[in-house]
Order: sequence, then structure tokens, then C-alpha cells
Amino acid sequence: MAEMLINQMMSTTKRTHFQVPSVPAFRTMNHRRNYPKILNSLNGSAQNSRKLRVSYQGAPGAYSEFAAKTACPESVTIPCRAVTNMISAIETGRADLAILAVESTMEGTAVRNYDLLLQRDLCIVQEINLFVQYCLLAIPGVAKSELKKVISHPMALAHCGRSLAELGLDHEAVDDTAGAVELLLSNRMLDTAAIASTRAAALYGLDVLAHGLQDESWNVTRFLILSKNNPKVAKERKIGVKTSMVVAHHSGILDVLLKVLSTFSSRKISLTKLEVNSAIDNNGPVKVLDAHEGGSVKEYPCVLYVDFEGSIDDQKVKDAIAELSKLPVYVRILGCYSADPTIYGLQ
Ligand SMILES: O=C(O)C(=O)C[C@]1(C(=O)O)C=C[C@@H](O)C=C1
Repeated sequence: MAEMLINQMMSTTKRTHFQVPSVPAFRTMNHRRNYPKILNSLNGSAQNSRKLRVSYQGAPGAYSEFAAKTACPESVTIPCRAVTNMISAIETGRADLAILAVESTMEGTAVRNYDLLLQRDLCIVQEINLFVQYCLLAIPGVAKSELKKVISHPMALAHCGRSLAELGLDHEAVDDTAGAVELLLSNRMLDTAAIASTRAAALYGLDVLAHGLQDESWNVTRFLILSKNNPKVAKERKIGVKTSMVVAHHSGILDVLLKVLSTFSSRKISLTKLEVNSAIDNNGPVKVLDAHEGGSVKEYPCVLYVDFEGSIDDQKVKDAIAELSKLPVYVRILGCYSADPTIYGLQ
């Protein structure tokens, strides 16, 4: 059975991911929510002295900033030009948390972001899912017929590929969606539009020439909130906890995949993500930081990203990890956090 499943996975795509199958509740941007305990406690400790600082990649008005504000409404957000700057911000103490887009329903895993996570000693403290709708924005007064080019974040351009082809416009990737808006304004680009959110349009005073530009109406991006310290979320919450880990190995991919599947299925632990990233997909070996070995980065021909339901404090999870650790593999827990099935909305 497991073998059949693997063969099916390998034949359909090299990089396979299983998404959470249920369609969770959809919440819009102006609600007050019951924050996950971990962020509550982080918020609480920060409130004693100062607000939590959350770094994100992009300019003010980026989707990542909105995701950060939704997860931590009391926080101060810190814009960073590149993902590496954003991660350095928490490593150097300029920020308490960082937020990273790791997958979308339309494009799958953002492998480069995920790989960066493997190379750093950071821990996932929360996930947040955001419904992403794209708009075509231009400087006020510019008509659609005057446009020659569209600029945006590469993921936004990928999500809107069909719409862009229909519009017949050239496109160019820039650092982020809100950064594209800033660029339009600072260079007064009258023949260029940006793909970004209505929130960015309102923030920068641009006209919205079209809504819902993404090729699929259902477009959800999953973000992870990262911290330098490992919070004790597993002890505080027993229900609705999810764990993310990476299994890195030098042996045959099928053997390890089968072992992971049988180890978890025999204990009735549900996987919410299982994805293979190999040196071939990655254009070279996958680098993983081994925090136990003095923080050295090791190279592997193949890694598995595994998310599952349960806490690292559950006995059956401990047993599963102990069983996997007997293999010639390196297992690293990336985080154990409350699973939030809500999809937050942003037009
Ligand atoms: O450019 C932005 O606004 C971002 O927040 C980045 C990002 C991404 O990294 O995928 C986030 C969400 C959308 O999927 C598009 C772009």
C-alpha cells in the first residue's frame, strides 16, 4: 500500500506535497481573534517592556506584513529588503520574530525559503494562512490601455501567469509586491502597473485597475513565524498542535520515504505535509544546519520535509522520532506549534 502510494507520488511529480485536506474557516481582516497561546505568551512577555518586533521581507503594504500584523496585532513590523536580511534581524536581536512565506496552494513549496530555514538555527512558533487576491495597480489617471509592463514579486507574477498573458504585457520581477508599488511611484512609471493588494493601493494612493488577477480563485499562502528561541508550546497545548521536521539522509530515497510513512502510520499520526527535496531539484546538495554538532552545516543529496499532527511531548511522537533516529538519517525538529486551520483574508 505504502509502496503504491510512493510510486504514484514519484510518477506524478518530483516534488510532492500533501496539503491539509479540509477547507478551514475563512476570516476577514477586521476580526479580533483568540491568538494561539504561544503568540499570546510572547506578546505578554514583550508587553512588559516593549512591543514584539516582527521582521518581514518587503516594503510596508506587502502580504507578509499583513500576515505578521494578523498573527501579532500588537507588534511593530520591520520591513527588510531580502529574506536573508529578515532572518539576520532576528539573529542579531533587531527583531523578536520573522515571518516567512513557505508555500502556496497554486505553486507549492517556496523551496528557496524552506531551504534557508534548514540552514539557520531558528524555530517555527506559529503558522498563518492568508487568502491572497491580487490587483492591478497604477498611478492615478493611467488607463489600462496605456500599460506596457507589469512588475511584482516573482510569486505574484507566477500566480497571475494566465492573466498576464491575456493582458499581453511584459513583466519583470522585483523584490516584493509593495516594493513594486513604491518603484512605480518613485520613478513615476506611467506605462507600468504593479501587482499588489488593495491594502497597498490604499496605503500608497494608487488606482486599482483590476481585481482578482490570480489564475485560480482559491489562492492561499502559508507563512511560518520564526523565533530564535525554542518556546515551550508543546507543554502548554496538547490539542491542535502540529510539528514540522526535516529528515536528511544519504541513503535511497524510497527506503527512507517508506520508513517515514510506516513509522507514522503505525502510530496513527497524521501527516499534513510530506515533500521530497533532492539535489537534482535543488541544483546541488541540500544544506542542513546540525544544531547538535556545534552548528555545522552539512550537505545531503536528499531531504524530506514532514509536518504532522501532534506534539513532541506526546509519547507516540517521541517513539516515532526515536524509531527514525535509529536509521542513518539526521532528524531535526523545526518547530512544534499550534495548528491554525483558519484562512485569513486579504483582498
Ligand atoms: O511580495 C509580497 O507582498 C510578499 O509578502 C511576498 C509573497 C511571497 O513570498 O510569496 C507573499 C505572499 C504572496 O504569495 C506573494 C508574495
